Amino acid sequence: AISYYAAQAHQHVGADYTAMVADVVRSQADPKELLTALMRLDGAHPDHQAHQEELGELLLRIPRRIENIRLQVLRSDLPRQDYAPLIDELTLVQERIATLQTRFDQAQRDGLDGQEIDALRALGREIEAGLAWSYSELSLLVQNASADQRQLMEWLTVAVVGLLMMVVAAVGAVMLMMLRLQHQRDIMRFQSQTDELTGLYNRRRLQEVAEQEFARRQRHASPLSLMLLDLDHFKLINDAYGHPVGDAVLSAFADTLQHQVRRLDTVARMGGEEFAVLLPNTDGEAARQLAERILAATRAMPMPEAAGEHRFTVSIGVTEARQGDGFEHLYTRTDRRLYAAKQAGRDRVVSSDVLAEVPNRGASLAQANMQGDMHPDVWASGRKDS
Ligand SMILES: Nc1nc2c(ncn2[C@@H]2O[C@H](COP(=O)(O)OP(=O)(O)OP(=O)(O)O)[C@@H](O)[C@H]2O)c(=O)[nH]1
Repeated sequence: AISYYAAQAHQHVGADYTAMVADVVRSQADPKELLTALMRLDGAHPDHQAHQEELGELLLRIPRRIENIRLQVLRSDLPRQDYAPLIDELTLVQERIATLQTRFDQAQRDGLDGQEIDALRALGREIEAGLAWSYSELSLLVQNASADQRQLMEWLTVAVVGLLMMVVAAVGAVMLMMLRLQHQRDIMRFQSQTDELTGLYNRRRLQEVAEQEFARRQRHASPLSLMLLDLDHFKLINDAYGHPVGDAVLSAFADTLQHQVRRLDTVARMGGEEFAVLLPNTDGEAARQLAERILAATRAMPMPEAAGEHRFTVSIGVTEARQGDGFEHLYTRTDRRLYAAKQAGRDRVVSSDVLAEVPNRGASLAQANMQGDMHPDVWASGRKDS
């Protein structure tokens, strides 16, 4: 908008002076023509009548042009002190032309003698000199003013371009800042939803996803299952090989989980060595089968070198959401089943409230198993924190 305005202003200023200059150029021949017409006056000449008419026309035309230019000068933005002498001179010329006109009319009525013609010519020379000076001064004045205006417009253009660049730079800087803020917010959001060690979602994010899934279930009835997984005797790994090896095992288990589930399933680390998988569009039986596959994959999971030949196992509780369930109900029931799996000997899946039989699979950390196991029937009353 500023550029458009500057361009318009530029054009406008130029056009004003162009019109004035054109009028001055057109009028510059007038004083010469007037003098020539006066010099041709000769009562004895055969074309005397035509010469008189020509002079009469000039005496009508020249004052109109002078008045037009005078008004343009007065209305222009030219400095008053510069054009004041010029306006005085033009006024003087106008008075002289009026005098010439009166005397010429009088002489035409009374007859033109040589003496009167000389007087008219003398008056004509004064007019010619005054007009020639006025027009050349005016040309100079307009030229200077035009040059000043052009210079001013150039400065204005530079200023406008500079201003625009500053605005663009400021807008760019603000946008950059907003992008950086957005980026930082994305990072913070990602961090607030992600478990740092494994890169899985954390408990908070799982809860959010679960709430969305429960809301979706209200619109389109579809099965939804939850799986809670807890590594067996994980403490022994830490104790035997140190915390970093424990971390590596947790990461390896997270990878194993990710490989077993579908893209639409949500895997999260709930804390410590406890994990969860939310399974949309999955009934309890399909969830149990998946849990069995995870069980097998965990046993086959490659261990960090430092952990030697040890094999890991995991206990899993699986539950399908019932009609009217909220996430809290589903979580609590699944946690009980996980606990039951632990109590029943670990390395197993419990997918119903009737506890699964303990298979005689060789758990890797058998000795620890022996110490930690409780009888399945005591889960409801003797729950200790896992
Ligand atoms: N390396 C590592 N260890 C962790 C982390 N979070 C929790 N732990 C350890 O995990 C262990 C969990 O021990 P417990 O709750 O007794 O469970 P467990 O030894 O797996 O026994 P069961 O669950 O009963 O089979 C503790 O030693 C914690 O210090 C972690 O981020 N990294």
